[in-house]
Amino acid sequence: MSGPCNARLRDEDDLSACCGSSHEAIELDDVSVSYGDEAVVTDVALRIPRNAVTALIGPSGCGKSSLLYCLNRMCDLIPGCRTRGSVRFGWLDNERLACDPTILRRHVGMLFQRPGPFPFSIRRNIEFALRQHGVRARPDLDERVEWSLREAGLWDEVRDRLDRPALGLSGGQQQRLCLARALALDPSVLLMDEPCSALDPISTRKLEELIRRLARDRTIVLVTHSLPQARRVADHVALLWKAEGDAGRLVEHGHARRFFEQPHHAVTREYLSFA
Ligand SMILES: Nc1ncnc2c1ncn2[C@@H]1O[C@H](COP(=O)(O)OP(=O)(O)OP(=O)(O)O)[C@@H](O)[C@H]1O
Repeated sequence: MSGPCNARLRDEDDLSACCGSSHEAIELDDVSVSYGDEAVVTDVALRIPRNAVTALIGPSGCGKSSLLYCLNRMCDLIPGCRTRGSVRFGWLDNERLACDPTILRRHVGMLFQRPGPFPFSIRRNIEFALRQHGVRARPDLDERVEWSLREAGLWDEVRDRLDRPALGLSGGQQQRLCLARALALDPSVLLMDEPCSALDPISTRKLEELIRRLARDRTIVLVTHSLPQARRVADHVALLWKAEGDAGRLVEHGHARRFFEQPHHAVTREYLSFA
């Protein structure tokens, strides 16, 4: 989908890369993260397949979120955070993304643990990002607002209250609004950092169904503590692990069914035994 609507974003020009062997993946090459002098993730080499859900799992503190933040360079915004290695999006023009984190973050959207809508109306929450990317005409804004709310499965619940405060929505609705806000910019990658941890089981199921649907034409990287959730939604799984005194390392990754049914590493077997 090269744009959900007629209205185009200012920087929605062609960022497609020429085909190459890694065209269908995000390639992480020896990615390491540290805060000050403390290394928290070291030498992660990982291929994240395009248009699929990859779950990043592992015990608390092993560096899942830190690794996730390398994918849209949010780590650049964290004081004291330094990264090494490279992240390349096979289907995008990486040279242009490297020059402009704003364009990178438009292509690589983010959903956080706690829903964080702005204290504006539902409509303005979505328009805010659109205006920053050059969409100004009222019909264009309206079209994108409706499209993204539909994509996030929220349109029918809010179509009659678009000008009411977003903070008046339930937690699950707020999280889907944040998803709509990210989707409005038509990202090809969505990063999700434990997006269901503040939601009840019904809202969790709704969001998981959305994740599955969105992965038909988007690449989703999901950090989750829930092994049952990883089993339900992930096509691929990557396990990070941190031994005492060491930084987080990638232990094992692969297709979800193989990963859960025939884990190769003793550490993976041990971790899965806690499910
Ligand atoms: N802004 C920061 N400054 C300093 N250290 C940090 C910062 N953010 C994270 N860390 C440290 O980096 C390590 C990895 O944290 P991170 O949040 O990436 O792990 P995680 O696997 O996502 O953990 P959790 O599952 O508990 O969210 C931890 O030791 C944490 O204390």
